[in-house]
Amino acid sequence: MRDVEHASRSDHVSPHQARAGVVLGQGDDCALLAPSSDCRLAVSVDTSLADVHFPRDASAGAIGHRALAVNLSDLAAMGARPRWFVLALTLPEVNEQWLEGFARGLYDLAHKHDIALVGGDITRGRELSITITVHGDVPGDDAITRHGARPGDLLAVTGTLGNAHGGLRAWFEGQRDECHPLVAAYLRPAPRVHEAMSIRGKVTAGLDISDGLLADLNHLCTRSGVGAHLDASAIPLDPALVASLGASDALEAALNGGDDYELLLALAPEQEAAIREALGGTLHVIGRVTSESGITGITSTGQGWQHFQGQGLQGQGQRSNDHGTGATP
Ligand SMILES: Nc1ncnc2c1ncn2[C@@H]1O[C@H](COP(=O)(O)OP(=O)(O)OP(=O)(O)O)[C@@H](O)[C@H]1O
Ligand SMILES: Cc1ncc(C[n+]2csc(CCOP(=O)(O)O)c2C)c(N)n1
Ligand SMILES: [Mg+2]
Repeated sequence: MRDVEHASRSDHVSPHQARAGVVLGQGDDCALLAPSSDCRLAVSVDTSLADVHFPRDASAGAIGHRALAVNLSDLAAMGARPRWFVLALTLPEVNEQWLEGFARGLYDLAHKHDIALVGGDITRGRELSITITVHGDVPGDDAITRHGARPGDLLAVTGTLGNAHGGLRAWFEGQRDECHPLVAAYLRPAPRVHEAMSIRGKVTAGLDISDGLLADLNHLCTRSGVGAHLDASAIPLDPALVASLGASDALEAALNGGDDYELLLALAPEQEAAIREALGGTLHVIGRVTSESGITGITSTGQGWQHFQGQGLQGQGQRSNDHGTGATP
């Protein structure tokens, strides 16, 4: 931890000690934090592993950015305002230059979303592993949850889907330009924190898409006790993705690729205009919530990302034909 702290202090990035709600930051056995009295605390943890979540030869800055971004995306999923995070780092070796790049990627995103590093842990281990716990707050009962979707609601997503999977494929085909738009979508996802905060209270349910649209829609449907009908032609695809993969693989990437970190939302039709006004052109209606369980309207048999289904560095792009989503034509 001291090394990350040191790296962060040694250049343009400043540590996040004297921040709102931080009674005591790094340096003692625990951080002491003062949550807002009128808010619920939102807490989530996510681990990022080399060659499971990011390629080990990605830049240190991208690895730092991505590890925090996927956690911020879980706060966004709930409509929470980012407040504090702790960082547990396992490194095979200490490399000052790598740590400075990592800290810069991490802190640049932390600054952007006004979230403070308040503690952590650093250990030596065989594989590079980053575990971040984020804390956010949500006023009253305004948190966006997975369980509120009702039959008749519209289903919508922010942004386009599948780009990150296109970037992952491009990376494994040798594309090493981290500014390449698809590779950037994979390595430097932009969590929808502000968008989510602007629509909490207006949607009935929501979550962030990490495992793939169908898998995460399935989570939302299961928790809400509903089904879904999707309009395949309405699923937003970036022309750059279609150009790279072709129309059919681009749609498959959007349905099952994962790593998008966009929001999937359920909303009452009468809220669409207000939500569209808050989110602008990023909102795309892709279907509706049904009372019958299962997902219809889509022929894909993929089931998104599953850690224990032989995926990973070698198996990326492979998809099982087991019907985890219950998707039917
Ligand atoms: N090992 C665990 N112990 C306790 N709860 C867990 C564990 N793993 C997952 N959960 C809980 O199960 C729920 C779903 O977890 P999951 O990891 O699928 O969330 P997610 O947001 O879809 O994934 P991610 O953010 O990792 O992409 C969460 O509420 C999470 O806290
Ligand atoms: C090198 C490499 N190979 C494959 C993938 C794809 N991938 C890994 S985990 C995951 C779901 C979210 O993870 P979690 O549920 O652990 O938060 C996805 C889509 C990747 N990102 N990097
Ligand atoms: Mg999530």
